[in-house]
Amino acid sequence: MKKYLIKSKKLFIINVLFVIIDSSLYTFIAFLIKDLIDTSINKNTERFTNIALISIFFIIILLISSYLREIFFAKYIQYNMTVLRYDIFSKIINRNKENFHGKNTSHYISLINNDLELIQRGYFLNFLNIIQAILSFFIATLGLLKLNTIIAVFILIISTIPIIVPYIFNNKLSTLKKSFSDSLSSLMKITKDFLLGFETIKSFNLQNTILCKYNKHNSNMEQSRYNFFSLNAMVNLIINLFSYLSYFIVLGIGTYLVIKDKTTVGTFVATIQLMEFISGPITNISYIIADFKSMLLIGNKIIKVVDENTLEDLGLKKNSFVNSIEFKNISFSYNQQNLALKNISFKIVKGQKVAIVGKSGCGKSTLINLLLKYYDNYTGDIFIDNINIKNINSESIHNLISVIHQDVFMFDTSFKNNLTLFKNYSEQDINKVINICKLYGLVNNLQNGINSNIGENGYAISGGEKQRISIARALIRKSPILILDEATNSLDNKTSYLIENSLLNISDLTLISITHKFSKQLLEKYDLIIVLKDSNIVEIGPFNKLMNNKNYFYELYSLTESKKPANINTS
Ligand SMILES: Nc1ncnc2c1ncn2[C@@H]1O[C@H](COP(=O)(O)OP(=O)(O)OP(=O)(O)O)[C@@H](O)[C@H]1O
Repeated sequence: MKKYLIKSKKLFIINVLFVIIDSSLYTFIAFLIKDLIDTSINKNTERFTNIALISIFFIIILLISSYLREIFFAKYIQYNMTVLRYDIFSKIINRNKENFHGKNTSHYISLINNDLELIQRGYFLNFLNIIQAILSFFIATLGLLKLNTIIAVFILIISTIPIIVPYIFNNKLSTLKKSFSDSLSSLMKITKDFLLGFETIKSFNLQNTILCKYNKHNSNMEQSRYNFFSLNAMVNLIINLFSYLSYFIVLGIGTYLVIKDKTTVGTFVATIQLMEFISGPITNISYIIADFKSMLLIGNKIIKVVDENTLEDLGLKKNSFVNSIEFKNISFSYNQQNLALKNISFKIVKGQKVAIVGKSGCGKSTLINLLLKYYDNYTGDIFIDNINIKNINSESIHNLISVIHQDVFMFDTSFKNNLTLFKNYSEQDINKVINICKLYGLVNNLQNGINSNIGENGYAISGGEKQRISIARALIRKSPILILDEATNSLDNKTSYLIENSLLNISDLTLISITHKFSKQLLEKYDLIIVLKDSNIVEIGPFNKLMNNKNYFYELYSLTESKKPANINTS
């Protein structure tokens, strides 16, 4: 976390310079006040006027310098927060699937919003305030020593007492702040879940149950916030007590010295003025250190994410697919207990069209997850063009392979952005995929055509339309390998047939399709059908061969056929 404090050395140095200028001017003005009072007591009008004019000049300079100091404080915070927030988000977005899902998304949202907000004030601003307090303290001490050594020594001894307070409460404050941050994160988690589950809550009439759960989390969070603030109030009380005590002691000593003619009234007033710049910073430092230290656990939480090693970026770049995809003796388990894949081997040659079939839970999507490098703790090897995918970087894999999952996500933006995924494509390319995916009807119905907003997760469009957009967004990338993971299950049979058929006719496209739909017309067009049962490949081959085998595939096919209402009219 420390590296972010001086991320921009230039801004840091400018801030320190302004703090030095500011503190020196404040100290110098205390000396002018001393002269003003002493000359007025001595009734020296001419000298009084001169000093008053010089004071006005320096006060104007001080105002300008204070203004600039605040501007550069703000600039420093703006810069550091921008860099830190970007770094956190970039680490999160570059996590692999397993790591990413290790935490609920609301944890990340809470980290980026709530925790960073605490860090902004409690870490960056406090860091600058500590520097300011230390420098003001030293410059004012020098001034004070020059004015009156006896008072200076007293002030220094008395003012340093409050500094021990934060050390006494440090651990407790830090734990309470972390518990506040954690409870906020868990409140965000259930808020997100309940809002996403709105439809389910309504249809199962769960409002009261949900409100009860929400209330529990809400009260917990507010209670932990209260716990932190109440201890903080106690710390502040003790610090203030010491500050007032030291102020009155110095007042007494100063008055005694003036009565005994050991110092002038001007010096006494200037001393009190400078004391503000000694006990003020020390009191501030006490507050700030308490606050700064209470941020450490939250800082650690953030730094864990920022310093995380993303192994994703390792491996060589691969820009083309020329030969084959091969799985060799792959076995894999998500949880070290049940095998999701058992000793899987097969080869797909460039341009081939391959269907993967099998009952729910037999491991079809897992095959794809491994090919996409979402997990790498499997035994066996996966090759693309005879290169082990563990040696190819993930970015290349995701450029070579476009995948359309069964759960489609739509961004809350225009139809066009959802199709192009914010990249630039020609109008011709966009129209071509709109055509293949039978989306022209939808585009014509949208108020602003392709520039119409389709709402949060595509609220304004149907499930089938979302699936067609997701196919279009994969096609427009022109990746040499396309994977359909039950990508047409929300489409009616005719549309589904027409789209899949168009894809089967793209000769240089390597198509891998996980499907539950057993359409004879389509399955016959696949070069290979891989049949999975209980995490194993039980059959592999073209449609006719598998049908002639009259084994497991034949059983699955016959079962689905018997449930079909009628043949698809493809004309
Ligand atoms: N992230 C995960 N963590 C733990 N187990 C998982 C995970 N994802 C899948 N599984 C389990 O692995 C097995 C294979 O799942 P997979 O998603 O590959 O099945 P599938 O054949 O694609 O099923 P479906 O046709 O229903 O989508 C299942 O038993 C499933 O419960």
